[in-house]
Amino acid sequence: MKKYILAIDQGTTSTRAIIFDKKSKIISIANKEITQFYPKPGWVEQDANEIWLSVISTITQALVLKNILPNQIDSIGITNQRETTVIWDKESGEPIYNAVVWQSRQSQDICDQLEKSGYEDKIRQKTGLLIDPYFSGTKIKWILDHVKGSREKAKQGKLAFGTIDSWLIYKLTGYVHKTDYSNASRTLIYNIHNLKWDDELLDILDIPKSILPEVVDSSGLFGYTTPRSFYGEKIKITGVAGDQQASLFGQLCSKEGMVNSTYGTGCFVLMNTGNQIVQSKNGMLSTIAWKIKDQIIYALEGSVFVGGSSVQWLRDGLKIIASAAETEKLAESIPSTDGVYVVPAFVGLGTPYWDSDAKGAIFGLTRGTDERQLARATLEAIAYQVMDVLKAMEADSKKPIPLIKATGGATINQYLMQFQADIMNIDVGRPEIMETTALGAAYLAGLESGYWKNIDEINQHKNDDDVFKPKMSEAKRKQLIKGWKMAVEATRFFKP
Ligand SMILES: Nc1ncnc2c1ncn2[C@@H]1O[C@H](COP(=O)(O)OP(=O)(O)O)[C@@H](O)[C@H]1O
Ligand SMILES: O=P(O)(O)OC[C@H](O)CO
Repeated sequence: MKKYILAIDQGTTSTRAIIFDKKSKIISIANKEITQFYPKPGWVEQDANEIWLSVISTITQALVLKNILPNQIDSIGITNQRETTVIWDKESGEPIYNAVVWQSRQSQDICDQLEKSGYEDKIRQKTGLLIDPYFSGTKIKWILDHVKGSREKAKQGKLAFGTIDSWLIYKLTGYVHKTDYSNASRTLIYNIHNLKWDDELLDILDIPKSILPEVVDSSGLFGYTTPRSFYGEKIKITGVAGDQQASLFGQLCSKEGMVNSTYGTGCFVLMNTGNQIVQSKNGMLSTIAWKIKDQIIYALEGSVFVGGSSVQWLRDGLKIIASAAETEKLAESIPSTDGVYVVPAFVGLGTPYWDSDAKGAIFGLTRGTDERQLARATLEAIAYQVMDVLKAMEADSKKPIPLIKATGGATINQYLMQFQADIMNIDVGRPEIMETTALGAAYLAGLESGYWKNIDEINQHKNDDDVFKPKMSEAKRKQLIKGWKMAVEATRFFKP
């Protein structure tokens, strides 16, 4: 009987269930969008039960679509939108509040308080992160502060906290409460040096330790599906990682210095820094990429909050395009933006600026500006933001980056990929299989279960990348970057 690996990719906008074969080829795929709730300006929430049901329904669809039986699944890998926080009742399995999504700013006041109390250096030193509502710790505190009676219940050991991986493991296994090292490192309460939940930070945030999951290897045994959750089958879950780390693994960036950049809703750039924690002096995050047996791999990360979603803004907000794909034709229909720059700081700016008050701006408008310049400038802004991250990364790692691997929905755009290569003066490789995040989770699962022998076997399945090579003159590059820097500066200055 032919066996497969099932990867669950639970992303911010959608859940995907993907079935891979031994040659790492996609055999079946199913997708389901997730409802986003915006209860107040800046808040983003999701229904954790809807997320769970989307996982069940996409698994079912992916199996049925290609007549694959549940017992043909060798093992399961899970990858997830990171930082998004769920707290549930251990007995009933019911969430006590909506899932608070990574973008949500509802714990800003708690962050302001932490900053005022002077905890910035301590938090950075212990966790590799910055004080920002982005990370789980202040979201947990917010839920415990706002849901009546929850802190007492938590202290009695009746509640469980998890990022989405933990939530799904709990539901699939019926009781297992675990997470992996990559997800734990996004919580603001995990010490990435001694690999322990940090008592001092837990104390500062008033989070009872009893609600935390056990942290285990990214490629390891997390538990077995219950017959109820998986059509009567007991299938092992053997791979778990946050989606950006899973993408780094799926792109086989297993050597120190290798860089992967995802171009989805936001853009996330991760560099494998081997077993070293590189403490950034340039606004980057230090994080755990994965842990497999006695090998722990760290990464430097830069997070751009608005990437492909700026293209959605052109479509749904300004309504100057009908589909994201149109931006490519529009951009290529003119020789330049005529000096137009878009700075899509719609939810502030992430790495390297971490400016939460910044608002978006457009510069260089003339009477002749139309959708062509705006589309081109919006695509270029995605590449400029990734460039800013890469420059910060080079400064921290003290090494030039000769090549990045690119993945995610927006990489389909040829103009964007070529401009990225041009503006950074580096090669940009785009893989044939775009679902590298799910592939990473599948690899983690299949390596532990013995489906694949080792990384060398997986490496043989590597597809050739499309490589975009820089073509722009040095003079033009310098001139364009100068304009971008002025635009960002002016955007940050504009705080009436
Ligand atoms: N042809 C295109 N050109 C530019 N951006 C695109 C194109 N197609 C899709 N996108 C963008 O890619 C994003 C979706 O990518 P995806 O990797 O699925 O995101 P996520 O994993 O964050 O949900 C959307 O923001 C969309 O606007
Ligand atoms: O689900 P994505 O692809 O938007 O990724 C979200 C990131 O994990 C947030 O840190």
